[in-house]
Formats: sequence, structure tokens, C-alpha cells
Amino acid sequence: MFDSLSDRLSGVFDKLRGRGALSETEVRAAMREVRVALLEADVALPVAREFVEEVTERAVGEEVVRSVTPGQMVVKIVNDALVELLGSTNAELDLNTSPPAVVMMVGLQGSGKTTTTAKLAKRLKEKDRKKVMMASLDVARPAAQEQLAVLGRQAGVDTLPIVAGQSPTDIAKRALESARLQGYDVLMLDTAGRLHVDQQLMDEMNAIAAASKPAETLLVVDSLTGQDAVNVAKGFGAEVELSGVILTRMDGDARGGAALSMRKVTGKPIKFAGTGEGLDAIEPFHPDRVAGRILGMGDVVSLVEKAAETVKMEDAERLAKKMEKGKFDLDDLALQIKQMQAMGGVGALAKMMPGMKGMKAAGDVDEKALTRLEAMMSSMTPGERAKPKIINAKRKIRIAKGSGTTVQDVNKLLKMHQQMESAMKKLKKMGGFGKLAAMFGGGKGLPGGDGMPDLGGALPGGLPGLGGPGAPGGLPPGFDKFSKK
Ligand SMILES: Nc1nc2c(ncn2[C@@H]2O[C@H](COP(=O)(O)OP(=O)(O)OP(=O)(O)O)[C@@H](O)[C@H]2O)c(=O)[nH]1
Repeated sequence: MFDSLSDRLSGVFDKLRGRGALSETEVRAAMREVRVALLEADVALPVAREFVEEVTERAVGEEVVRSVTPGQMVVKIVNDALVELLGSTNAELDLNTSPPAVVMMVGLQGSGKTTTTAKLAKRLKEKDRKKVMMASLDVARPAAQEQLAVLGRQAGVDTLPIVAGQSPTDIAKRALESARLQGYDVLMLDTAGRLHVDQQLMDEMNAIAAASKPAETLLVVDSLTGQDAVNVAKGFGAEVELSGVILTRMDGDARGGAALSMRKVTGKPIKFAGTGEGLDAIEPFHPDRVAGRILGMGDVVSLVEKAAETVKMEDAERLAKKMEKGKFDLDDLALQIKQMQAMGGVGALAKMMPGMKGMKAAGDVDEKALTRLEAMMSSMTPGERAKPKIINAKRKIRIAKGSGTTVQDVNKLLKMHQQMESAMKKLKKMGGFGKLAAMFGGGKGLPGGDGMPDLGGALPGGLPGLGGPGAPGGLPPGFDKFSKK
């Protein structure tokens, strides 16, 4: 996400960081580079211009010149301005109305609207515990209604039964009636897309809105289209009452122009970001965290939240209890690996950690290594996993064969486990797991960590493994060196 913009900006700031003094000329030169970086990222010209003017004004002020760390100060000013540009705070959905609250999804064809409808419905159901129904009002594209029904089944969200021959407004009315009678909290309406913003489409949107009185009307736009996305939002916004924007394909957006210009140009907040094809790949859009990612300062809060969402509480507690006793077998290791994968793998985690963005080692960890580790462990017997010491040379060969790896790989896995186990033992001597978790900031110490499961156990955080914040690259030794076979 935003990789090329991020690289450009870190290039500019690296020159400033660590400098004892900065002249006004130097600050202005750096700001010119920031402007070029923003324009290259496809940020709308007036937005880039105004942003740079504002930042320059603040940065050439006495505050920076007199500051002990002027470079850092400039980065902070840019960070604050970015947060403002992106909308300051996360704009949440407002579904506070008598149920069913209608969420109307609008957007151009291929923007990812249907997928996003299902993602959001799944999230509302699973995270907010809402009873959600989806209905497709797209009668223009053959199979659109069926597509939503399929996604509904995948997401475990109910969809309105399809009745052929109805108009979009008739479907909306039927959906509303049906959701009301069956006690749904939220009704999501997936409307038809078009290739361009045209009057017929706008009339249809307004007719549907009049019939269903949406609490939220969310525009889905593809972030990869940069300024076009912003123009589409302007076009829709002029005709339809939008309450917010969802940017899809942020996972592939190296530039970030759409995200950076959207708020300023359209006045509409970005409420969510689509971050992949899977139905869980949607995140609330937090301006401060996004700014942090752009400036390579990491996004620890999202990381922690992601962990809390993906890691099962019981698993985390079970593991914490065992570790407290100084026990850690291969099943526990497998569990940790699964959790890491569920969080998007090592690469994804590394990107969110402060200071790790640019670290080659972390980014280069072969994701496949995780899969191989899992394969080896599933080739072992339950007895072997509980007591890896009983694995002899002959078994090692069998395990390697069974998992498509090599005996060296199996040896590395066993060594890794041994190291972790001995770390657990040391930990026990040191006064236990809770103490260490607190020390690493696992759970309690981290911002936004309230009510988190004990993260030291949940995340590989409390382990000598991935280390808490500030322990980058702390993967178990040899972890990234498994054969690529
Ligand atoms: N990588 C990535 N792919 C996405 C994201 N959101 C949607 N997609 C993919 O984009 C493609 C198009 O999505 P659809 O939901 O069918 O598009 P649509 O806008 O509903 O299209 P119409 O129904 O024709 O209007 C699908 O293959 C999705 O999986 C995202 O955030 N990231």
C-alpha cells in the first residue's frame, strides 16, 4: 500500500533526519520534493499545492529551526498535515435508526462494489453482531443477483430471494419489507453499476434512495484509478446524497493519489478500505494509521487489532497457560504459525511494524517457509509433536518425504522449537509470562490495547520469535533460511 509514495517521501526525509540544524532554504527544497512526490502519486494538483504550502509555512517557522531534531520535526509536521488531509479521524458508519438500517452501495461497474457489499455485510455480522440481509438491485447485468447470492453463501450472510422481472425500486421495497418482517438490523442494497456516471443511473439511484431512505449511501471506487476515482466521486456526489466512500484495491495501490485527494476534493470521508480479494479484506480507514504507513512509521495499532480479530481468544489463553508453565510443544508452534498466517503472513506484519518497512530481511522472509513448517508438522504423529525429542533419524527422513522438504529443514524446525522451549523455561524463571508480556507492551502497554487478549501469547510478540514492538527481525533463527524446495 502506497509503497512508491512512501519510498519517495522517506528518501526526502532521510536527508533531513539526524541533522543538527536546517536552514529555511533546505526546508523549502525538501518541500518541493514532497510536492513532486505527491504529484507523482497522482494527488490532485490543487490538493498537492495547498498541502505543500501549508506544511512549508509551518516548517519554516521558528519551531523547526530551533528544535533539537529539526528533521524529525519536519516529519511530524508532514505527518500531522497528512492526517488532516486524510480526514483526521475514522468516520464510522452511522446505523443509528429504527431497523432495518439501509446501507445503499453505489459505484461504477468493476469498482468492486458487489464484493465490497459482501465484505461489509460479513463484517457487520461478525464484528458488530448485526443481523444482516443483502439484496442486489442490479437488473442490468445478467447474473449480478446470482453473484451476490453466491457471495452471501460464502460470507454466511442472508440474501433476498431472487424474483425475476422486478424493477430496482420494486426489489428495494420488497427487500425492506422482508427485512422489517424478519427483524433484520441492517439491509444492504447493492445497486447496478455503469461504465460512466450517467443521468439514467443517477435517476435510478435517487429513486431507490427515495424508496428505501438509506442511513448510509456509500460510494465504492477503485483506488487504482487515482484521480479518476476522485472525479467519479465528485460526479456521484453532485447527484446523489453520499455519506461516505469506500476505496477498493488499496492493497495494490502504490501511489495513493485517490486516498489523499478524496476528502479534500469531494468533502466525503473515506470510511473503509478494501485490501484484497478475500471477504475479510476490508478495514476501517484510519487517517492517522494510513499517514503512519505512508511515512514508514508503521501501524502498530492496526497490527494489534488485526491480531485480536484473527486470533481466537481460547487459543491465546490456552497457549498463555501452557507457556506460563514453561511448556511449549510443536502443536503450540504450529498454532503460532497459523496465527501469523491468518494475520497476513510475515511480510504483511513486517510492513505494519515501525521501522520495518524498509528492512529487506523482514520483507524477504519466504512466506512459503511458513507453509513448509506446517507441512512438516502435519507429517509428524501427535506423540512426536508433543515430544519432539523422540524423532529419530529414520523418522526425520520420513517426515521430510511426507512434507516435501529436506532433513535439514526438519532439523532446523526442531532446533527452532528447542530454542523457543528453552526461552519459555527461562521466562518461567524470570517470573512468568505475564511479566514479560507487560514488559514487551503485549496487550496492556500498546496503544489501543484495551480489552485485547493477552497479546504476548496471541502474537508471536511475547516469544523470542517476532518480538514485541521494537524488536524487528526477531524471527526465530534460521526461520527465513528454509530450503526453497
Ligand atoms: N485486490 C483487490 N481486489 C478486489 C478488491 N475489491 C474487489 N476486488 C476484486 O475486483 C473484482 C470486481 O469486483 P466486483 O465486486 O465483481 O465488481 P462490481 O463493482 O460489483 O462490478 P459490477 O457488479 O459489474 O458493478 C473482483 O474480482 C473482486 O475480487 C480489493 O479491495 N482488492
